[in-house]
Amino acid sequence: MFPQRLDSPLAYEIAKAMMDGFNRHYRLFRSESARAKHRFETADWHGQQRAQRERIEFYDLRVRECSTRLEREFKAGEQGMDVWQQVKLHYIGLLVDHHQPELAETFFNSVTTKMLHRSYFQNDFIFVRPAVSTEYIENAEQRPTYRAYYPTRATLGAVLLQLLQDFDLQRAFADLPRDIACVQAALQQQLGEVTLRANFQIQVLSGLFFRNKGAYVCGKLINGFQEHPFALPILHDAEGRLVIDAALFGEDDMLLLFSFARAYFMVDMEIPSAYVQFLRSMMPRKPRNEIYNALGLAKQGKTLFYRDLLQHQRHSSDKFRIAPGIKGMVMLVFDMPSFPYVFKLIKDYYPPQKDTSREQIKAKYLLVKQHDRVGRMADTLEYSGVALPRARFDDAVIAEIEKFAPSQLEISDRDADGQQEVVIQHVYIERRMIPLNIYLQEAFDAGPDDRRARAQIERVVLEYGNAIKDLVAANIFPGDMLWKNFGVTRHGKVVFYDYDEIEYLTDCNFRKLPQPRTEEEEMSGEIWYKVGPKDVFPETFGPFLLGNPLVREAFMRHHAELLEPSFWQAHKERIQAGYVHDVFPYEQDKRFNPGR
Ligand SMILES: Nc1ncnc2c1ncn2[C@@H]1O[C@H](COP(=O)(O)OP(=O)(O)OP(=O)(O)O)[C@@H](O)[C@H]1O
Repeated sequence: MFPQRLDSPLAYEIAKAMMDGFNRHYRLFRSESARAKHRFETADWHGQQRAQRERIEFYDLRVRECSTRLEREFKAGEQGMDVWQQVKLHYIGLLVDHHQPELAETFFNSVTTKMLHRSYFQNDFIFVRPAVSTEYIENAEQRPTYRAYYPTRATLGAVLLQLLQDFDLQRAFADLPRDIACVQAALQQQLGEVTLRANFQIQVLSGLFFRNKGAYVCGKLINGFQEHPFALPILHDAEGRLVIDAALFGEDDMLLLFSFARAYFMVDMEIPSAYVQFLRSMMPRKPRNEIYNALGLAKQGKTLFYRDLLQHQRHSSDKFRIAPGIKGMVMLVFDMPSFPYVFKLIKDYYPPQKDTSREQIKAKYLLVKQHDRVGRMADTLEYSGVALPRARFDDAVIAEIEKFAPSQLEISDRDADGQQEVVIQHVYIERRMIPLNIYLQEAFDAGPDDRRARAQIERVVLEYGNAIKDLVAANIFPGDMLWKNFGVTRHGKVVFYDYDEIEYLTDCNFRKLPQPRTEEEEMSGEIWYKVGPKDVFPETFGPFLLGNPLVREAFMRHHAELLEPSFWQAHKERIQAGYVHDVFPYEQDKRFNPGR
């Protein structure tokens, strides 16, 4: 297989053009991310959201651009295997000393799979695993990946001040010494009365993390063998001056900040793998694919996820099964018990009350991907042509797909290794959660006298209402608010995952139920009033949601306003007036001054 000689000048030209294509992509991606700082400084919130949305499209545009060029200039798709093998080797050569080799390899995979027929590139041409290491890549630029500061207890305040000033934010703080004093107190509390060791230091990533109306300093405090990850959110106060809003500590706070249910950060990074490595040291349990995703490098996230999935298959023996819970009407959902994700296919057939189509459902999922997910909507990875071993499927799953989504299924020995494979045309993959109906049922089963179960119901109903309120503030009407459409995460957060009926709040009409005018209307079991396609009657939510008395009691105590049309209408009007809501990826009690 390995070519003995690199004797094709054309192969070099193709590799070079491919590399130019990637470099252009990363340059554009990076400068868009870098501009987030200016948008933050000038409070351009709509611009920030637009850029977050548009940046998602960059990758596919550049892949298309590059394959068109390769086709036009080199007829690359028609070249033989010998040329393509040399292209790959030249490309590897060009990656030596490159600062984003792992992303460039993925770009190579995207372009080649787009240009070459599947049977042609079976794993010989693409990078099935990295060929070039990302370890110890150094930055020749002025700005290193992270900066280290060496305070003593006496100089901690002054050092923190310097650390903040080094970010060179072009907007005044309301009172930086006041904020620094709060951070200092929080750091000291975190450290406790321990002896400061020789290596005592603070390391911070040199790029700020921007998202929505916030900027975040991310770093860690190191003392001896102890490491304390932290993040400092910087916001604008009511007068538009900067404030440090909180000091977040520990892996759990970081995981909430970097959650899969939030929009991607904008960070100006020369060496993304070094950022990932640093962030991984702050959150050792978070898979690298999710960290790449959180940084907006979604394609790399997808690549790594797929490699993780294949590796998991090799080191496990359980089977894909129908996901626990109430089956979806439009989505067919399966999972593998040992793997914490679910796989969701759009069905070919759904009941008549679901007046939708594959295209419309895909558009809703895309809407969610591009929207700020405010910690309340699960992110999805979208794949086409996923091949999984047939032997690893329960027959019930195959029967279900054959019945409801036959257009999505092919069973064949595609890679000619003697094993049957299930090839799924199109699938969304997302983090598995505990469906809220199952979570509640477990508490109901424990009985009303069980204090823990009652507390569990109270907490999760409160969380459920908060989830809806966060979605509302972000201009999302979930459509179908039944318990089964929400999941509970490892951190006890309630997250929405059923997107087929989602709408922008600003597109909905929130109406009061009309009063019946005649006895006939009053007694009618049917809906006697006219209902437009975007009409919503919040007063009707109760009967669907609040059958259980414990649930009802908790809901009415915390969230009765969700049953009032005026609540929804007021939010709609605020959003229409251009207001961009603050989203806090941490609890209010973590804020230094919640009233600010
Ligand atoms: N992320 C997830 N984690 C765990 N279970 C999930 C997840 N997503 C979906 N499920 C399970 O699959 C079922 C169907 O999923 P989903 O609600 O997305 O489908 P749907 O067809 O849109 O539903 P509906 O019929 O309400 O429109 C859920 O009720 C739940 O039991």
